[in-house]
Parts: sequence; structure tokens; C-alpha cells
Amino acid sequence: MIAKVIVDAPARDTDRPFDYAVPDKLAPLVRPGVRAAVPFGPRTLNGFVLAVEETSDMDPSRLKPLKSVLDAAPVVTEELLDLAGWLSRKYLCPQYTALTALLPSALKTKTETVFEAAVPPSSPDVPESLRELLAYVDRRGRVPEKSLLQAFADRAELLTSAILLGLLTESKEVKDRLGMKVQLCVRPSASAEALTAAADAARRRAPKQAELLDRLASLADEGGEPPLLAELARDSGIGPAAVKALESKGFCVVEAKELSRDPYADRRFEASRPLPLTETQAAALSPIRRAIEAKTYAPFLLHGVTGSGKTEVYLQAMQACLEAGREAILLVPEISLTPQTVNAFKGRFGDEVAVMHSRLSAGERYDEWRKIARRRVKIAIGARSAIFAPFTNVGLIIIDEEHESSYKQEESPKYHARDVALERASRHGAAVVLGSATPALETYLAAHRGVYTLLEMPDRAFGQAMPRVDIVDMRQELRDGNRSMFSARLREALATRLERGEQSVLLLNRRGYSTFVMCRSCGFTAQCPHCDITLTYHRSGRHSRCHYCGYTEREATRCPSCESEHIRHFGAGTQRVEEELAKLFPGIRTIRMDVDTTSTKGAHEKLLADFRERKADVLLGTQMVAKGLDFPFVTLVGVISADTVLRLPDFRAAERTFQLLTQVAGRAGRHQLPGEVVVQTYTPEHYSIQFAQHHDFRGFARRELISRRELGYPPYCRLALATLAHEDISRLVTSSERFAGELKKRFAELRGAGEEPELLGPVPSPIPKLKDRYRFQCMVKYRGETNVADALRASADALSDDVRKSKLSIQLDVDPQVLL
Ligand SMILES: Nc1ncnc2c1ncn2[C@@H]1O[C@H](COP(=O)(O)OP(=O)(O)OP(=O)(O)O)[C@@H](O)[C@H]1O
Ligand SMILES: [Zn+2]
Ligand SMILES: [Zn+2]
Repeated sequence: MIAKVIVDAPARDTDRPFDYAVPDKLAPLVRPGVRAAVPFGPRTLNGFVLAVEETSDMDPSRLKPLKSVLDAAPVVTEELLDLAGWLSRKYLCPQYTALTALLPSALKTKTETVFEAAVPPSSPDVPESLRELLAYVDRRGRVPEKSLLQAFADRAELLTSAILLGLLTESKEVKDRLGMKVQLCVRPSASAEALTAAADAARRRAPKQAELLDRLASLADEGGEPPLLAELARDSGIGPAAVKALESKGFCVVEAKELSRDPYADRRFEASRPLPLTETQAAALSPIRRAIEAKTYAPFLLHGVTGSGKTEVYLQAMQACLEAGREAILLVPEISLTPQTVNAFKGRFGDEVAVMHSRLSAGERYDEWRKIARRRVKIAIGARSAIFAPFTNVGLIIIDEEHESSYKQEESPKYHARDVALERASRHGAAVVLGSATPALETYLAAHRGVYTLLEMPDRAFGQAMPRVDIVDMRQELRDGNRSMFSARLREALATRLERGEQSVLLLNRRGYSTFVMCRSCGFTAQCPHCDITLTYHRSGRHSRCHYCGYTEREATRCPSCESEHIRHFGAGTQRVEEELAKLFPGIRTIRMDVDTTSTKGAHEKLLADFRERKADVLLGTQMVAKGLDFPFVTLVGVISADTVLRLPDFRAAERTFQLLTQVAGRAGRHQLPGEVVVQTYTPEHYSIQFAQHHDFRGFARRELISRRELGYPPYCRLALATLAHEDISRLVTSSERFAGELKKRFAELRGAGEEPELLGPVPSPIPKLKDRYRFQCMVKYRGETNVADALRASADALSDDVRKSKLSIQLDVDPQVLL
């Protein structure tokens, strides 16, 4: 028997399956989707078993034997194995990299899994065929996966079924790194008869102890989860010391136990029932429901204005999916994965839901992943990577706020979750719902061309008016002598809110608007010596920091260039806005939400909860405050400056500006109280701001699509970006020229097949230097299905000598979202 293995040597020339001979005793364990250790040159590497075959094209006597198998049950499903191949081809990354992207990080570290019997071997739940296995585990208490694999190597299918039936519980060895939570629990260690006898003997003299012994006896008899020591002591009213005394008499053992870390376990969810749908919601839901029932691939764009009630449509679509006996995945942008969002789904579907997001510890994420892999849940909710939830019968994939750029992963594999969703759905015959108030223009155009079915919800759920949007020209403010960052209009609106006891949200787009240090005499600005990026000034630590590489500099008292003392920080960070607010409105209660105040675990959730409970008048923050929030008392939204996104060197700048303004405006007046929005800008005439003022997505899309077509940008063509980097600029220039030459040669060959791709560059990247390396880029514009991927890959391969020998790096990005 031969195993085809993708090994952990993710380089171009090793990016293919290698054949290994499977020793007889490992044969039953080796299945597609398990990880294995294999000899590779002088080393032993981990790898994924892709396939198992009878014969090899290689000379069998020259095949090396596979060393060991690392998983008792496959960690990658057959469908996901295949999807990894697709990821690797589409996004030009090694297959090993694609495969590891499918797994939670806890599985990537080298910790060992330990098994315990979940039920006594004699339990009626245990099929005859599994009794021996269960007895084996039960006798030993905790069995490391490795020993179990050895003992049952020839009967691996038993192991797998025991795991899938939930007869064995898996846990990772207790390691701090995984943030494991351990508590002491009590397990009976004598027979039920012996314990009852002891209880009877103690009943007179020590009734509490007797009660405890009774409880242990019934545990020994019926099995069940061993109770926590603390709990037991509390219930029976005797101290932990007394429990320990019982232990010394051999009645029980007190042992450390890893808690199943359900991060939401200690939270209560308000149960929610399906709401009667509005007519519009019902009209949107019914084709989705039909597609789920028909088990056919069907992509939808749900274009509903802010506050139109998309969430309820998602909820009822999921309901339909569960009723059809199928599984559902919901993707939400990381920063919208708030308790409010989770509550909405947990409240409706309770234990059917697993939630995965980056604020969980690695161990918690692993637990949630395992619930999915073991079919304990039917719904997965999470940020981007939840698209890889290892379900096997997916009926519905929902992507909320589908326009969000965070759905694109910026490191390899540089996949876009939307494309992965469509690909997975087509394999499962599932419905895909792309939901947004401001769909990406790619998505919108596809819906207009009939590639996706367009579902529209043009009004708010109870017909509330969209908030009024005022645009304030900040140039005029300056002319009128107002040098503050608050216009008269915004100040007045804030004052009104304070009077009425209503709440406000203030958006400060940090990008490009943060504080920086500048010399007023000579114009010198502090730059990062490694990245050529303006340093951001941090008032609290009195230092400046580079946001790309972390380089830090003390606050200067003299200009390093002209020695003038007039060097000081400029611009506004959230801290400065907060200070100015406090000056304007003494006693104002502000919650500031930005990377600094949300870096600790749970901080983000706490701040939002405080604001919801009206412990503050103003929620001030970066993009984090723009999305998804639904607070009934927010009646004012202020945008400090709408221009910052507009000035990014990116063809999507107008689209991003429109999206951001529309989304943040959508936070106001969602309930009974009407809302109002004040947008401050230095370019009030720009169409993205004008259309946002009138909540006119269609108008914006029409205008923007015309210019995209004229300038030749997506969605009228596709882009691929190659970024080359090297510390030596002259070598970089030479390599970039060579790379471009290779590309042109291959594009010329494509000419016959269709339209020839267009090559822009090589030119310095918008960020020309990063972490001491210079950067050049080649941008490729092409249409349709032209096979640009192969040409890019082959051209990069042609330079592989430079990559190996001279530390040149070549990054390929298909359908890039960030052009820096
Ligand atoms: N059928 C319904 N009956 C009663 N209330 C509803 C109904 N549908 C939605 N709502 C309420 O309307 C409000 C807005 O709904 P929701 O948050 O789903 O909007 P949304 O479309 O997701 O908006 P956004 O794009 O801004 O996130 C919520 O408070 C929700 O509870
Ligand atoms: Zn100076
Ligand atoms: Zn830097």
C-alpha cells in the first residue's frame, strides 16, 4: 500500500505529493486526511495523507516507509482535501500551506491529544464491537493518542467510530500555551456497593459525609461527568479537606481535569423565537429556502439597506437549513463578531452553534472546531477562516457585510472567503447568501448580469426613515475662524444629544489621519527608517511608532534636520479627539474604542456592553464603530473627516469611502428615535460623499462603474499583483526586470488563446520599503478565464535561484484587495 503525502516543505519544487510505503501495521490508520510523519532527506517531516493507493509509479523498492500516523481520525475531510488543491491552484500557494490554513492553530502546534472514556464500557450506548476499546481506555484513565494508535493500529476504524460516536473524549495535553483551563474534579474510585456501605456506616456520625458518599456511589453506578471538587464541597456543605480525606481512604480520586472551554458557557442567552417577517423579508427568504430544499447550488446577493432586517432573514434561512437536515456557515467580519451578534444566533439555535473568532484562545478555538468536526453542532459562525468549517453536508453559507475587505486574507494562502464560499457551495449543492447594504461592485455587477440572484430590501424593517445626512465643508469652517476639529454643526448636534440624554457615535478614520510629528520650521516629518512610512505619535508613551514594523522613537525636542524647537505632533488620533471633547463638554462620558483600548481579551465586548447600558454619551472609535452595531438610543453619528480613505493610493478609495459613510450613517436612528448624521470633509463635492448623503447606492454604483470601465479596473477586468522585495535596490531592479521579461514572454504565448494580459510595471510599490527591504511590483490586468496564474507561477519559478540564493522574495496575490 502506498500513501501520497504532501510534506511540510512548502517550496516550489517539493509542492507535490510524495509516495511512501505504508508498513502493514500502520495500514489501517493511513487514510486520506490524516497527518503522518515521514522521512524526507535527512529529516522527519509532518505531512498530510492525500490519497492511499495500491501501486506507485516509482520503483517500490526505493520507496521509504511512512514513520507514524499522527491522527486517530482524519483532520481534513475529503472535500476539504480537494478544496486545498483548488486553493493552491487559484491563489498560487503551496499545497501544504493551503492544507494548514484549514486547521485551527492548536492542531498545528506539537501538543498531544489525550483520550478518555466518555461513558463506562458497560454502558448500553457502547456497541459490542467497541467494548474492548472502551475498556482499554477506561482502565488507563487518560490515554495519549500515540499509545492508542499503537495499541489499536490494526483496528483503526474502531477508533474513528468511537470518536465520532462520542464514546471517547479528546483533549489536548494541558499546556499553558493553549490557555487550557484546569480544575479539580472528583471521580469515585471504589465500587458502588463499597461506597454505599461506607455511606451507611457514616450516616449517623457524619451525615454530610454520607451524603457525599451516596453521590459518589450513584456516580460509580450510573457514570456521568465527575463533579468539580469546589461544586461538590459547596453542595454537600463539607470542606475540600474532607473530600481529600475520602480520597486517602480510597473512595475517590481528586484529579485535574481540563474543562471543556465553552467560552459562552457562563453566559445566558435570551432565547429568541422567529419574528413574523415583513413582506419584503418573506420575499427575500422564499427563494433561499427553495434552493436549500432543492439541494442545488444557488448564489444570492441580499442587498438590504442598513436596518432592513437582514439578520432575521439569515436566522430563518438557517432554520430552513437545519430543517432540511443540513449544516450552515455564517461569516461575519471579525470586528462585528460581538456578543450582540453571537447572542442573536445562540439565542435562536443554542447548542447547535459553534463560534470561532480570533479573540478566543487557541484552545477555545480548537474546542469549537472539534464540535464541528465531530458533528456536535450544525451551525458554524465565525470570521473569515470559518469558511473552512469541516462540515460534510453544507446547505447554506451566509456572508454578512460581504463587501468587507477583511474577507481577503493578506497572508498566504491569499484567499477571498467569498470565492471560497462559492466554490464550497457548488461542491455541496448549497445556497450562498451574500448580504450587504453596500455590496462590493464586483458582487453588484455579477448580480446584475444574473450570475447571482438579486434580492432587495430597500426599506428599514419598520419603515423608519433613513437618517438625515449633513455634509459640513471644513474649508469653510477654517475660513470662518474655526480651527477646532469639530465644526459648529457637529458641536451643536452633540450638545443637543447631551441635553436629551441620547447617545452619539463618532468615527475617526485612523488611517492617514493619526498623529504624526512635524517640524513647523522646515517641514521635516519623522519617518520610519525601515519602511518609509510616517511614524505615528503615541501620546501616552511619548514616543513615535511605525505601524508596519513596530520601530519606535522617543519624542524629539529638537528637529533632527534643522535643530528648531518648533517640532511637535500634528493631526488627530482618537486620544486627541477624546481630549477635545472633554474640553468642549466638561463631564461628557466617552468610550474610546481603538486598537489601544481593545487589545486585551474581552475589552472590545466590555466597551460595547457599557455603551449599550448607556454608561457613556459618546462612542468614539475607528472603523470598529462603523459596522453592524444596533443601539436604540444612538441618534447622532459624526464623521470627523471623510477624506482620509479617499486619499489612499487605491482605485477602490471612492468605493471604500461610500461604504464607510453609508455603514456608519446606518448606526443612527435604527429604532423609534430618528437619526441624524454629520459628515465633515474637505472635499464635499466628491461623488462618493454626495451619494452617501442621499443613501443612494445605485447612483453611486452607476457612477463608479462607468469610471471603472473607462480606466480598466475591476470588475471589468481582473488583477493579479506580484511584489518583489530585496534589501539591495539594484539587485531588486535587475530581478524585477527579469521577472517582467519572463511574464511578457508567457503572456505573448497566451495571445492566441484570447486577450493578452496587460502588464504594468515593474515600478516601486506604494510602500516602497518595508522592514529594511525595498519593494517593486508588477500589476497584471486581464479578462475572463485567461490563465494568468500559471504564467505568474512559472515566471516566479524562473527566478527561483535568486529566491534561494539572494533572499529575493516574490509574493503573488490573485484578485488583490490591498494595493500596497
Ligand atoms: N420582522 C421583524 N419584526 C420585528 N423586528 C424586526 C424584524 N426584522 C428586523 N427587525 C429589527 O430591525 C432592526 C434592524 O435589523 P438588522 O439589525 O437585522 O438590520 P440589518 O439589515 O442587518 O442592518 P445592518 O446592515 O445595518 O447591519 C433590529 O433591531 C431587528 O431586531
Ligand atoms: Zn526642522
Ligand atoms: Zn517600519
